Amino acid sequence: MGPIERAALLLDFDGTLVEIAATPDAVRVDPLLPNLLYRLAGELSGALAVVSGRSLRDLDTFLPVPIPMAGDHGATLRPDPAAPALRPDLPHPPAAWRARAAALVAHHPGALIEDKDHGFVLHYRQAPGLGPEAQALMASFVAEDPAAFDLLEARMAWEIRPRGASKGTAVQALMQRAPFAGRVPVFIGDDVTDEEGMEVARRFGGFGFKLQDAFGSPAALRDWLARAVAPPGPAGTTP
Ligand SMILES: O=P(O)(O)OC[C@H]1O[C@H](O[C@H]2O[C@H](CO)[C@@H](O)[C@H](O)[C@H]2O)[C@H](O)[C@@H](O)[C@@H]1O
Repeated sequence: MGPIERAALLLDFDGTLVEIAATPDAVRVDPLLPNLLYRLAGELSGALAVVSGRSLRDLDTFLPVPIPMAGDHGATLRPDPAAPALRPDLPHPPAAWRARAAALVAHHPGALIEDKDHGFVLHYRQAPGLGPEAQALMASFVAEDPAAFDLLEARMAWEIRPRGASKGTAVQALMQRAPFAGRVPVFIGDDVTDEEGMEVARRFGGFGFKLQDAFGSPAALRDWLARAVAPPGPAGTTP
């Protein structure tokens, strides 16, 4: 049995499979990526998942491919692409928090709020001076209910996430099910939100790789993934 038959691949999305863009909606997905992931999943007997902070709604739009996915930093999990997502009962942040964040954003052109099923993100990539104020406001929300919510730092963004779910819990849940169980998990991600996923992969005897250190760029990772799969069939065919 070769290494690929023993591995389970757990891939982050933003900054890992796709390059970081100015706004969440502006990411450009390499047109070959969905089919590449599909073929790679075949090589791994299905043991390939995207584990992302994005909602499954976003992931389905960007990656229309039937593979296991975890969204919302583990708060939604769809290990079987043909079945409905598993949504653990997690708290929702008070509407007042979102309203106060929206009020701040309204005074800073370029800043924006991204809504998630169980939280929201304050993005300041287009308004970089807002970083410290955004952090302070989002931290003040979590300080009101630290038992229920976490503050996550993403790239030029601060996110409120319900406690009880993380990329780590998503990896743990995946690794306990076929076809992932018994394989060596390899988690690849680019930012702090991926570290919990990497840590659990290591606990299962696997590896966590920081994209920047191990591959350099999303394009280099995509090239590596492409080399790991068998040559594609005739142009235009979809396995
Ligand atoms: O877990 P990931 O798949 O890496 O998602 C983490 C967050 O990524 C997205 O935000 C980041 O990417 C945007 C598009 O490149 C960029 O504009 C932003 O500055 C980054 O923070 C996404 O919008 C978030 O929901 C994810 O949690």
